[in-house]
Amino acid sequence: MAVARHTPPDVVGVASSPDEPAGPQTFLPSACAVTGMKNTGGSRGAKRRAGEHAATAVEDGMVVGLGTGSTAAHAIRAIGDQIRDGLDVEGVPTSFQARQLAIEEGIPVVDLDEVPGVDLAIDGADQISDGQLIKGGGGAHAREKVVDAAADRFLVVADPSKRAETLDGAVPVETLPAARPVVEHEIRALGGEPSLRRAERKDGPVITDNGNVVLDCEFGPIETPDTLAEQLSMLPGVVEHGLFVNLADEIHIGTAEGVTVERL
Ligand SMILES: O=C(CO)[C@H](O)[C@H](O)COP(=O)(O)O
Repeated sequence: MAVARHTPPDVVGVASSPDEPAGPQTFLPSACAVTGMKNTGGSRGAKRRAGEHAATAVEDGMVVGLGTGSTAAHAIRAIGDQIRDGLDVEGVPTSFQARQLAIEEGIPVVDLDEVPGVDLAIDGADQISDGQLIKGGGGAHAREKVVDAAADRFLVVADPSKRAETLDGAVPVETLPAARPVVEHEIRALGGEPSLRRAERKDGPVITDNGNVVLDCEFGPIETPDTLAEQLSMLPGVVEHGLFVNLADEIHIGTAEGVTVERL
């Protein structure tokens, strides 16, 4: 996946309430103490801060979408801590990995057909520009999109390296294995260059939790993600792509100073 061009987050002050009006706000380390967040350094610290801060939005009785990836894992662990402190929630995992972690953390896991809806989803991203996302670094974007889109409120958690001026990373496209040649052809016709995602510790492709393959598709700078998202969605054989357009409600970016929250 291409490296994101970094955009410094806007830092406009210290937010005191999750009900603050739209606009970027920064939760400084003093807020970490209030929320019990661990104040560790580096990218891992930034991811941890973002995940743990987003988890403070979870309330008793909620159904929570549990995202995939290292940043979302911090949120899942923080929800586990809250459950051990008496919180009563149910979690809808977005992947095998998220489900395993949720079980380890004692979070009751449920499927979408067992709950009336999803109150809140917390999930990571591979690239973020103007509230639009590329996801699917873990190949879980099909289920992630279903759960994140179903949520009343979708919180994205990330470290600053995920911010970009313009989305320009490879777009993961989950594809029916039998449809791969025609999907590759159609993606080239759209101006993309597909590359079959290969497994690291097995010969052959990555197989998703849904039994499909992933094509990582380079399009260069994506000036109109909504258009490309629509075009990809229309291709027969495409199960789901990693462009998440107009789905995020809040972006929580962990930084060295605290957590910047942008409400969209
Ligand atoms: O979309 C995803 C998985 O399909 C992840 O959320 C994304 O890859 C971010 O991962 P990380 O938080 O480990 O950087």
